[in-house]
Amino acid sequence: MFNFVVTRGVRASSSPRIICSAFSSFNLPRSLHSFATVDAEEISGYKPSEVLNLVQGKWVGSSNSNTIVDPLNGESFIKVAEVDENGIQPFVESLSSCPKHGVHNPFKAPERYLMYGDISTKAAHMLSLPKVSDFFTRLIQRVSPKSYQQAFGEVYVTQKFLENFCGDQVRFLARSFAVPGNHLGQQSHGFRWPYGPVAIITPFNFPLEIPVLQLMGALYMGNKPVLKVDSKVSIVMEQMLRLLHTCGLPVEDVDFINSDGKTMNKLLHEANPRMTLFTGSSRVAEKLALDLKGKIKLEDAGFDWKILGPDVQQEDYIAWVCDQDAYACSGQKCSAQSLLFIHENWSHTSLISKLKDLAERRKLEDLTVGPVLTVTTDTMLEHMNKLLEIPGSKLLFGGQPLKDHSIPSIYGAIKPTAIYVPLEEIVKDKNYELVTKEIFGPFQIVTDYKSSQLSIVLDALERMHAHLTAAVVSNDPLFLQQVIGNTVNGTTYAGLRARTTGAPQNHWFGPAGDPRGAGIGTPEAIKLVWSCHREIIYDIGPVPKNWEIPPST
Ligand SMILES: N[C@@H](CCC=O)C(=O)O
Repeated sequence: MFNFVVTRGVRASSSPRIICSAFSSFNLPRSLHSFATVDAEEISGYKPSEVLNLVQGKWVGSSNSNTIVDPLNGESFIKVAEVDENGIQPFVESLSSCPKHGVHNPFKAPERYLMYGDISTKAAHMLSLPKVSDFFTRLIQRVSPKSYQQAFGEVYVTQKFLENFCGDQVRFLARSFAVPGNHLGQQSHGFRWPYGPVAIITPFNFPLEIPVLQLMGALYMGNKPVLKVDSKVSIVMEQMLRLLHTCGLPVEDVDFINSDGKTMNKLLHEANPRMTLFTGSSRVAEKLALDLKGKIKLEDAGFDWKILGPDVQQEDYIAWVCDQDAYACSGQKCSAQSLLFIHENWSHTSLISKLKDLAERRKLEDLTVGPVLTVTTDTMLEHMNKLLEIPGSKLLFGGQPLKDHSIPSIYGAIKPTAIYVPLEEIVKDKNYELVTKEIFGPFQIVTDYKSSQLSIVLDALERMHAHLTAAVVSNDPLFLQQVIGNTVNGTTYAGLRARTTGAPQNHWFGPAGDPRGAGIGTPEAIKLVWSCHREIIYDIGPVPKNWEIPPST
């Protein structure tokens, strides 16, 4: 597929490796044509690939490596050079070299805001080239199996995000304001200030979208980040960093580490980043919040819900959105629909059988259903069996392991599954925790409610501990008003076409109701997560004529 040539690559490339070069056709500097050191199609047990670390501007290996198995057949196909506790010193030094006032700020090296506008322009353009976008789409599919369209969605969102921060848009992120003071010469100015050294920890499910959007936000605002992506998928970001280097990203601006959690914890402890952004499970998020004494922002998982309101319409469309929300990417989106409340008016429709038909269309061959990377088949089936012990509950569809596959047993593989649990049972103390336990796979709970039970539904939502996405599917304004006014989820879709997943770069995406909540994507998210407020109060005089020292106060 690609035309391979051996070139020197970017300055940061320390080992001679095959560089993939086929991204010509645009009138860009020569260096923009070559960045990739792997061929997404060819990585295999026979031809394993290697992932390096980047520190102080150099790509480095490690004596320690973590072997990643192909989620579709169990072959050892990627070797990730993982830094161990003895190897963190260069990362500690690199991060510690950045002062608290950052690499740039409105009073220091402002030309870097423009540089990042240029880098974004070039990187967006690179991602728009069909060969480059196909390369990343396929690479994502290899490590985090999902359909081509779902993987391409990540690349597309990333490209559009970069387009949003071309030209002067990075400096506009650091826009300040001024307020007149009390006397001549006094004015207060509010500035967006970087944190300086920062850390970014991102999960396996969006190998490109989450790390790029957070990383660029951190850089735009003048921070120096160390980035750690789940080793299972870090090959994607390793290649993306190489692309960014060819687009002008200074090699010293970002460190990239592969390690286990314990080593990362030690690095955070010793390098003491001023802020850490964590995207991932609530369990790890809570531990990190303690370890880092609260200097953290979180985009943790959620048990995301959808309510179908009393106005029944567009059954096919709504069934399709439900199927996408619950089962695309095999349910491994932090925004995936985990609990569906259906108003009794829908009981006369064939919504459930339509949901079943759509779920049963999904197949492993095109990855519309596939391996579950953090929950085994047995765990999911055990959970299902416990739910089925609740009186009145029943299996609507799914509930069986996938057949005829070679997905290794460390990963899960089940058919898209839905379990009905009666509302009155969900809210019982003895069941609530079990029913709202998040299963990061193709698994959802379905229930129904009467108009008179809406307050019970709202109570159930109030009791949840994470509030990421939600959907209120109704065009009844009074119903929307009541549900929105009594809930808190940070990204809530409202109306006939409401969904829980698929947030593009133009939506704020993040949890609400938690002061540690982070956002991703929009200018507001970048400013909130990656900068703090600094006020400079100019008070230059003149001191009034005839001023005298007043009595002490
Ligand atoms: N855009 C993705 C979420 C990315 C996560 O931060 C979604 O909406 O599922």
